Amino acid sequence: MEILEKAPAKINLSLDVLYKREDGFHEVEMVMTTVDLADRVELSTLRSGVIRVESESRFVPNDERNLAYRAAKLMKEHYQIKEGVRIFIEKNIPVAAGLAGGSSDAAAVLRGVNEIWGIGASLHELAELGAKIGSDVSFCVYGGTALARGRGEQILELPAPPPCWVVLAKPTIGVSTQTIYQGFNPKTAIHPDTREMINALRQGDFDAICSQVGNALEGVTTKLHPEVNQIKEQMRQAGADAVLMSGSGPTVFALAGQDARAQRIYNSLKGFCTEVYMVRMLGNREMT
Ligand SMILES: C[C@](O)(CO)[C@H](O)COP(=O)(O)OP(=O)(O)OC[C@H]1O[C@@H](n2ccc(N)nc2=O)[C@H](O)[C@@H]1O
Ligand SMILES: Nc1ncnc2c1ncn2[C@@H]1O[C@H](COP(=O)(O)OP(=O)(O)OP(=O)(O)O)[C@@H](O)[C@H]1O
Repeated sequence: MEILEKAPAKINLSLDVLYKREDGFHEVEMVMTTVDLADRVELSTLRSGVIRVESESRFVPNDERNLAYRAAKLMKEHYQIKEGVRIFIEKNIPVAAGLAGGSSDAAAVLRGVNEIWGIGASLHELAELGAKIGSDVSFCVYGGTALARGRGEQILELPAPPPCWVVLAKPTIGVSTQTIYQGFNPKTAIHPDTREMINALRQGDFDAICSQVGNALEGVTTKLHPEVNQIKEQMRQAGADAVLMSGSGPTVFALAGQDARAQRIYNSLKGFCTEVYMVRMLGNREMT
């Protein structure tokens, strides 16, 4: 059996870090949404029982270090499945970018093998298993728009933001999520107001959403990589309604309600960054 799963990137409309926990992870409150920049994950059953990962990208490993491989292995062991799977990943999401590309591939594999191996687990069960792979995987299992709490694995569905353009620009550096969390200081960080962001979403108020975007990790990443602030400034000057770094960075996104503004932001960044994308928000789970 063969199946194709779409694995979309996420952005954090707001990301607050509350404190460092005993287990070394940080307690977070994040409002996340999926955007129409996606990897394509093809899955086909292998009778031999082997898990094989293939990708043409030179930036991702094709062995057990790939989060997609780990997702298949986890499902195989947890549900005691004899069959194997060939996973081909068409990598379109930039790697180590703050867009949860690897997590989304893993989530696509959880959904996909659930189907081709005939397991019949619920999305909730898949999201719980996904948390063992990484903090962003549970959200990626559902997609859409959600509040993520705990270390990121506690998911509460939220209404989709009003449709708008998202222009993404990634500087030519990769960022280690672990390094950024290590540099976090709750006293010096700027904390977004998560409640107000949720209210803005519930009211479907685009202007309020734009005024509430915020990321408590931004200060850590911009100190190491000042180009993140340069991109933000350029996006603002080109007319962005809101600008923010996604996740631990370094990708920056701009929100734009009007087509012409989005196009202007895209054009102004195109000569400056090699990786620039102009996409729509996916909004709710059904669209993901
Ligand atoms: C920055 C975000 O992408 C925002 O959505 C996530 O919080 C990170 O999600 P992720 O990449 O799936 O993270 P994981 O693979 O679980 O963790 C990578 C590393 O980030 C740090 N980490 C991650 C999540 C969290 N709540 N607290 C942490 O301190 C830990 O040092 C961990 O070793
Ligand atoms: N399928 C995959 N796609 C991308 N990266 C992968 C994958 N599997 C493993 N990795 C490894 O994971 C690391 C982080 O990749 P990823 O693109 O998921 O980062 P990210 O966008 O910063 O994630 P997040 O936003 O969840 O922190 C890379 O160093 C990469 O080698």
